[in-house]
Amino acid sequence: MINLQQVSKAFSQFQAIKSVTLTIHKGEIHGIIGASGAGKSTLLRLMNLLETPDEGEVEVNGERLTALNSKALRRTRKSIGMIFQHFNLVANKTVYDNVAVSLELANYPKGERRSRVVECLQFVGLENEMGKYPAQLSGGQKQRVAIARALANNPQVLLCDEPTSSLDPNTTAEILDVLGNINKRFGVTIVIVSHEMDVIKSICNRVTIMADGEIYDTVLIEPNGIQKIDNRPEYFIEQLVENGGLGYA
Ligand SMILES: Nc1ncnc2c1ncn2[C@@H]1O[C@H](COP(=O)(O)OP(=O)(O)OP(=O)(O)O)[C@@H](O)[C@H]1O
Repeated sequence: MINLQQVSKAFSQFQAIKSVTLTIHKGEIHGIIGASGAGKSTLLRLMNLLETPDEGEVEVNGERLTALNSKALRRTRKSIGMIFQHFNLVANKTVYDNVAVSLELANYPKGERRSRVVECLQFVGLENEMGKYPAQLSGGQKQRVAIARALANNPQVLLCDEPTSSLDPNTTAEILDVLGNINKRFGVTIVIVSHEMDVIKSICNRVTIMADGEIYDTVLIEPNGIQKIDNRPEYFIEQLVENGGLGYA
C-alpha cells in the first residue's frame, strides 16, 4: 500500500532520514515509534509528500507520488487523510465547516456535501455539535472533528502524527477506538506515529522502530506481548524479545 524506497531527507546540513526503505501493507495499522528527534514525523510526512524527499521513491496505492506533477499529486492526496497532535482545526469555522471545507477543496459533488459531512460527524459521535467552534470543544472532540475531516473524502490511508499525545488516558482510549473502527469498517490502512508504547501496543499490528533517521527494526505485535518501553531502541528491542510478544515481520 505504501512503499518507501531508499528515501532520504535533510534539513540544511542535518540528515533527518537516511535512506529508509519501508513497506506498509494494505489494511494494517502500522506504528512508528522511537525517541524524540528520531525522524518519525518526518518519515510520516514523506508518505504524502508534505516533505519532499531529497532522494528515493514514495509509492502509495500503486502510484509513484515522487513522479507526479503538482496537479496529479493534489488529486492523489485525496486518498490520504492525515491527523495531527494539535488537531489543526480552523478556529473561526464551525465543526460542520471544518469538515465541509475538505470536501470543497476536493471538489466533492456539491449536492452530496451536506449528507457526507453529517455522515462523518455521526461516525465520530459529534452530530449534535455541528454548530460549535473548536474553542468550545474538548481535546477529544477536536480530534474527532479532525478525524471526520480526514474521513470525508473516503481515504484509503490515514496518517496519524501523535494523534493522542495531547489527550488524557480515557480520551486516548476513545480516539484509538475510533481509529480501530475506521480500519475495521472501511479497511483504511493506518499509520500512527507515537512515542507512547501503550498506544502502539493497543492498536497496531506491526511497529517500526526508528533511531537517528534510520529504521532500527520492524516487528509484529501480538496481544499483550509487550510490557516495557525505553527511549533507547536497543533496550526497547531487548524488551520486546524478552517478552516474547512479537514475531519478525
Ligand atoms: N522543518 C524542519 N527544519 C529543520 N529541522 C527539522 C525540520 N523538521 C524536522 N527537523 C529535525 O529533524 C529531526 C527529526 O524530526 P522529527 O520531527 O521527524 O522527529 P520525531 O521522531 O518525530 O521527534 P518528536 O517525537 O520529538 O516529534 C529533528 O532533529 C528535527 O529537529
